[in-house]
Amino acid sequence: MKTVFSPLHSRRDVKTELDGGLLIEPHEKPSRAETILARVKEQALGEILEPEEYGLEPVKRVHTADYVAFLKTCWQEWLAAGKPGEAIPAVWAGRGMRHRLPRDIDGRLGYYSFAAETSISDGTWEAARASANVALTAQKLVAKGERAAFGLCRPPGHHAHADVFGGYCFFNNAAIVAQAFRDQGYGKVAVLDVDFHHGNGTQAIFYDRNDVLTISLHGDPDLVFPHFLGFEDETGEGAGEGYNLNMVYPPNTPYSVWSQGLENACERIQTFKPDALVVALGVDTFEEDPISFFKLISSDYLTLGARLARLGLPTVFTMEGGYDVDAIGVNAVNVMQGFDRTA
Ligand SMILES: NCCCNCCCCCS
Ligand SMILES: [Mg+2]
Ligand SMILES: [Zn+2]
Repeated sequence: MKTVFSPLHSRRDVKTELDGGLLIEPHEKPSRAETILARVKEQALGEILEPEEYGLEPVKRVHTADYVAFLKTCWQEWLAAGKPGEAIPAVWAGRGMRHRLPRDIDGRLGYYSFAAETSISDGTWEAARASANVALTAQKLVAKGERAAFGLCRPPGHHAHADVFGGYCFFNNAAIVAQAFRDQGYGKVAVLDVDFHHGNGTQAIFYDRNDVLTISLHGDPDLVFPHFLGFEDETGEGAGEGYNLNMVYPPNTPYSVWSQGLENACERIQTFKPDALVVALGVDTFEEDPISFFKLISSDYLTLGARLARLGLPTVFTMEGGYDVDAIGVNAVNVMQGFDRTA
């Protein structure tokens, strides 16, 4: 399987993540992508390509122009306001307040985000742009005939809504790929989110549509991020009713239980008969992940990859989460190797 990777991911190198009342070293750190890349090379998974430049048009097919413009200038605005640290949102429109865009940078950060753990600093914009280009280049490979391609995206994307960032995500790479398939004439696309966390952004972006089926397996939002979306009664709305599927699991869920949800997802995908599949691949489902609570083991990712291959669909993988950096390379590349070994 071919891999797309951009060294520009390392421009995303914030030094803070608000967690437990402290500013900690971010979980979503550059070594995550470097470790996966090293494993791709060590395993000779296939050719590694740098991304082509697709510009902002494909990004704006999913994200609003004002949100994109905000991300581009946010760090400069923050500096211009004389702020001493990294840009961290700290105020939001709570219940009874107005979702109106203020002029002040603190207000704008709150308007365009849903969580406070995702600091912004110099280089975040460039890395997010490169990550979208990585995903779009992987999509292009598949559109040109590859059975599958691995978009080694960093920063991740599945928590990003049309005009909201959070959960370490800015541009929703999986949604951008799904929309690119649609814009290239693929009539129906399925997005399967196997990250430990609910793909809230991807769900929201396609929630009223029946041309893109969105499915996510994840930790119970009653207990974990993103907390306010991802419940099983969220099945889509309007034309999209029945085209969103959430499967929620408790702490300590092993692959033997999780994979029943995977089977359910695969059956739903087969019924939908899509022309392409996007897999939002997080491996924070791993038993040792520091911020998650499932109990998958490394060999399960080989099994996962093989199962996805049996769907027989043109498939783009977008890298999402996974925070046990020692294990992320083996676990992510295991999915690709399991896929490749399955006809
Ligand atoms: N104490 C950890 C809180 C983490 N909050 C954000 C999680 C984002 C996961 C992205 S896959
Ligand atoms: Mg998920
Ligand atoms: Zn996650």
